[in-house]
Amino acid sequence: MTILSEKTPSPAVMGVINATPDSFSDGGRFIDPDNALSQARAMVEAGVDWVDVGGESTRPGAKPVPLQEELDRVCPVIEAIHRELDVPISLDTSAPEVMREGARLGISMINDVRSLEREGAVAAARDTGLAVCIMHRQGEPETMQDRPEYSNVLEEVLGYLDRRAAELQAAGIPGDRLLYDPGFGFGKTLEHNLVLLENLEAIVARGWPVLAGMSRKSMIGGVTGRPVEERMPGSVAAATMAMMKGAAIVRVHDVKETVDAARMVRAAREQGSLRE
Ligand SMILES: Nc1nc2ncc(COP(=O)(O)OP(=O)(O)O)nc2c(=O)[nH]1
Repeated sequence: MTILSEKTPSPAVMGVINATPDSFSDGGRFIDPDNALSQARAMVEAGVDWVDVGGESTRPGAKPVPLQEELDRVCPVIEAIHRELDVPISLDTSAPEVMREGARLGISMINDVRSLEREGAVAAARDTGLAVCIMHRQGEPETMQDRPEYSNVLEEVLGYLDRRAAELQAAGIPGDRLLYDPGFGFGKTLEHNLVLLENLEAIVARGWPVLAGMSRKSMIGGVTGRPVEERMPGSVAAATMAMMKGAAIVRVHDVKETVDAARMVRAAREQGSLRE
């Protein structure tokens, strides 16, 4: 995976910059580009490897954002970060026009929770030449948590990702630009999320770099009983589990703490490899 090998270590830490008024854990804090830049700068100083900029909340119950509003939210933030900081930017969007504009502004990855399923998104992603993270979800944010059901959640998530990867390669997106994401919290119960976390090695074994985003989500609250503002320890623990199970990137809000966890995982892995 060129973009990951060239620009970032593995496992890498991706800091979340939600340029939205309504994201579930930090909505409104970074919709102002100056605040978003300050947050990105603090993340870089804390050792982050990526920043993920998004202009549309995809939390359960979220409504889609009009195109121009999404552009107005993310473009100034991408421009500022690209101008002021030396950190690869991924763009969290499903809109082809936003993908194209983000590529023009200097992003390094498209992070699409809808796996390029919107009209024009495959062509846009292909034309940008960028890495693309595809993600499993069941339903749309507005209703995905109403009653998620699977006969076998791991097999169904793997089946979707494998099918989508094959479709995208057939559409001209080279396989070495793809990343897999099981989509924690996207149409999953707590039990479904825990099965996917415990069996993350099976997703890593498919051969694509795996991105895992569990930070502050309801699965953390469901296990720990903590409210969203107290979920940092549980989030770092979940990210550490994912990294130890082979995740290439963990997508988090609490960067400093997760960077320390990533450094521990990398150090032990490097030392351990010396022993053999
Ligand atoms: N690849 C990927 N992208 C994602 N984007 C948003 C969220 C939702 O979390 P957050 O951005 O913190 O909240 P909101 O969607 O409310 O902005 N989760 C993922 C994820 O798990 N994987």
